[in-house]
Amino acid sequence: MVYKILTINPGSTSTKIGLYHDTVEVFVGNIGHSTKDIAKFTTVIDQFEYRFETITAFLSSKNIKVSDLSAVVARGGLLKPMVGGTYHITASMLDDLKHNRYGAHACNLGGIIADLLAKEGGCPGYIVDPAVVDELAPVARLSGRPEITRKSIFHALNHKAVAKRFAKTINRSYDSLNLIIAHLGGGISIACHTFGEAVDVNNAFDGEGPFSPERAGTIPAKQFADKIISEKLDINTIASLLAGNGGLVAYLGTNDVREVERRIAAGDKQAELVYQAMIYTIAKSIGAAAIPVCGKVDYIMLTGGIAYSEQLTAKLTEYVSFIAPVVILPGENELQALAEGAYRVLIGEESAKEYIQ
Ligand SMILES: Nc1ncnc2c1ncn2[C@@H]1O[C@H](COP(=O)(O)OP(=O)(O)O)[C@@H](O)[C@H]1O
Ligand SMILES: CCCC(=O)OP(=O)(O)O
Repeated sequence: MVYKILTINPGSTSTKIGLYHDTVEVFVGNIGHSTKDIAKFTTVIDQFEYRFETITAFLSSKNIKVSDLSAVVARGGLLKPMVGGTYHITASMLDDLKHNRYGAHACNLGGIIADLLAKEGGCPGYIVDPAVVDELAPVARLSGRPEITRKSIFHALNHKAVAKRFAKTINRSYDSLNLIIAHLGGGISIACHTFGEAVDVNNAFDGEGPFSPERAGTIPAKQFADKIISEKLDINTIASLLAGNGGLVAYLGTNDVREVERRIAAGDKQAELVYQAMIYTIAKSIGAAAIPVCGKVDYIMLTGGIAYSEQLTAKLTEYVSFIAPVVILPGENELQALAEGAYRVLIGEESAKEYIQ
């Protein structure tokens, strides 16, 4: 019997969809969402219909019937911190996702949409290695304010997937390597992995780390507090300044690195300065990620959509190759990793975990 697994990955700037037979890719689709498209919605939950229609249109175009599916699996959302693995989509998980209880990011829609399609198709729905996988070392949790504990919010699914894929190619195991992994997408997360755990990572969602196509990253806290007070900003506006309308979107009005490169090629000096500044902040975060292992880094891995840019990876390599060799694995392995996570459960190799609210 062949298992037909539908995989769904809603990112901040894209929706990726795939159909797998067991773990073999049959179709994948990557639908980009421009800043203009996303700006029509006040909240992530408001994007539900738009993203749902994107997915169902893809299914129709490929003649895929949900009734034929064996499982639907999504990149899971912002939930309570948890260990990695494949999780059943449950009522309590959906409740947390729908109410954005742990934050509002497009990947919250992943669990919600997977659940709907799974119910329609009469098959199980899962999420795998959600963005809240938490392996932080105790020292990495302190922020400098006792009432504010640092959180692990990152592209856990892709970090783990590319690390394992790369380790295999050099006949090593992921948990025997010290790696700095930089996922460079709409959001950017840079983690130090040692003994198979991401012991420190910038919170890619709540305002830590480099700036990215649509995130502000770390900004001067007091100046931001002054702005909030003087402009009497509400919480949705504050959140969108940090994620959604930060970074390249704030400076240049686009979340598309290819567009920024086109502007630079046409002589736009502001675009060039902002792009170089983003690369510089990424390089500084990579440098910081060498600290947990006292600089004993085996490889630095660059992944995510922006790692397709030769301009960016060349400049980053110039900045950080003094730390360790740089390996470039552009794009992401997330749809494949989702299919594999569901497949392990379907064949009984692993049990799906239950989400504890
Ligand atoms: N060939 C490319 N060169 C440069 N940037 C690219 C390329 N392909 C995609 N990107 C950029 O990658 C970013 C999206 O990365 P991705 O990992 O797909 O994001 P997300 O999953 O967060 O939506 C966008 O800024 C896009 O412009
Ligand atoms: C919420 C952390 C994961 C993340 O930032 O994903 P995108 O880069 O797809 O927005």
